[in-house]
Formats: sequence, C-alpha cells, structure tokens
Amino acid sequence: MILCIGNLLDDPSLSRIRQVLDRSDFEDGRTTAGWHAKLVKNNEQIAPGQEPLSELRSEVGKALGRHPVFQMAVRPLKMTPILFSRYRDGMTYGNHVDDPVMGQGEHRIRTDVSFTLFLDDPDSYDGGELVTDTTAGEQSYKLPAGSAVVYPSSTLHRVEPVTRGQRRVAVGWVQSTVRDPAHREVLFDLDTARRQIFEREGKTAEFDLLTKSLANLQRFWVEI
Ligand SMILES: O=C(O)CCC(=O)C(=O)O
Ligand SMILES: [Fe+2]
Repeated sequence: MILCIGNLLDDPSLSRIRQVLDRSDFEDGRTTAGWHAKLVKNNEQIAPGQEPLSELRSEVGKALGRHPVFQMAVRPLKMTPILFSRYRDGMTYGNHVDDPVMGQGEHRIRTDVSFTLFLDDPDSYDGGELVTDTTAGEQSYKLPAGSAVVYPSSTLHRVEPVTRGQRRVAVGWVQSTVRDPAHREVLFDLDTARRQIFEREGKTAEFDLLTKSLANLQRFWVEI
C-alpha cells in the first residue's frame, strides 16, 4: 500500500521549518547512501551535528507521532533520525531500493516503511517527482507542502531531476510493528472501517466485533 497523507504539517510549522532550512548548511547526500545508491544519488542533506537539525527532527517527529493516519498506516516501532534533503540545479536520485537495515548498534532498524514529506510548494520548483515502480506500473508523486507519501521500503523508486527552484523534503525510515505490507493494509482497512462505523452509529455490536478482530489480528502479526 502506498499512501499519500495530507496536512501532516500546518502552515506556521512549515514556515518555521523553511526558515531553519534557509539558514542551514547542506552537504553532499552521498554520505548516507548504500554503495549502489551512491552511484545514482545526487542531492544535499543537512550535515549531522548541526544545531538546527535536532529542532527540525523534533518538529517533524512530533507531527508524525500525533497523526492518526500515519500511525494507522505505518504502526511504527522504531525510526531512523529524519533526514532533510535538498535538490536543486539538476539534482536527482536515480532508481534504487533503500537499504534493508539502517543505523548502528542499538539504533539499528529493519526498514519496512519509507516516507517523503514535502516541504516546498510544488509550484515553486520544476521536476522533483518521487516515482515508484510498482507491479501496476510507475506512479509519480509531487505533493503539496506538508503532505507525505508513505511506501513500503521494498519498492524501487527514484527522484526526477529538479530543473528549477529547490525541492526540500524530510525523509525517514520506519521499522513497523507489522512487518508485512499486506498485513499492514488489512489492519489499516479494518481500522478505517471500524472508525467510520463508530462515527456513524457509535459503539455498536458490529463495532465491537471489528475491534475484537483488529486486536486479534495484531496478536498474530505484531512484533515488538
Ligand atoms: O527525496 C525523496 O523523495 C526520496 C529520497 C530517497 O529515495 C532516499 O533518500 O532514499
Ligand atoms: Fe530512497
């Protein structure tokens, strides 16, 4: 399941983040890519250890933590530190698959879900679409600022060259409590349906049965 989630960040939060990005130093993005992804990665990232980075990470991390659709779709257990990337002047990230394991020591995670949170208005730059290669063909995403695309980390994907302006995004990887994307989709659908039933009819017997099934499926599938 590839999902677009709108309004993860509101306008005040977006302008705070952009102000911080404007005064941050970026370095060559190849430092954090696996050996094969390095061959096709041409972007910039905020250097680790920079003061504003922790502020940015906490702002975006909190937004993801409180967003019900992100939580229902991704069911996060652990997450990598969020990266802030910038593409300009023809920068691009060619086809690649993200590393299956990221981080060091106790911070190592299995990457189940990848996300891109768009930070710039799509009209302010040309190109920069995130393209995923799925069995249904290629899908292209260029979302409004504050919206994110969330996709299984097993997906082959690329970022098209930026030919005008700058494309800044927050990207991250999550180890989910539910490893299999098909299982996550079943839980997401059931959870969505029971919430809609609750909104329409309250805590009915049907709502209770769906809640029971959702809980019991999680008992089969959750790894913590
Ligand atoms: O910038 C994006 O939308 C995705 C970047 C990406 O694929 C990566 O950093 O692995
Ligand atoms: Fe990637």
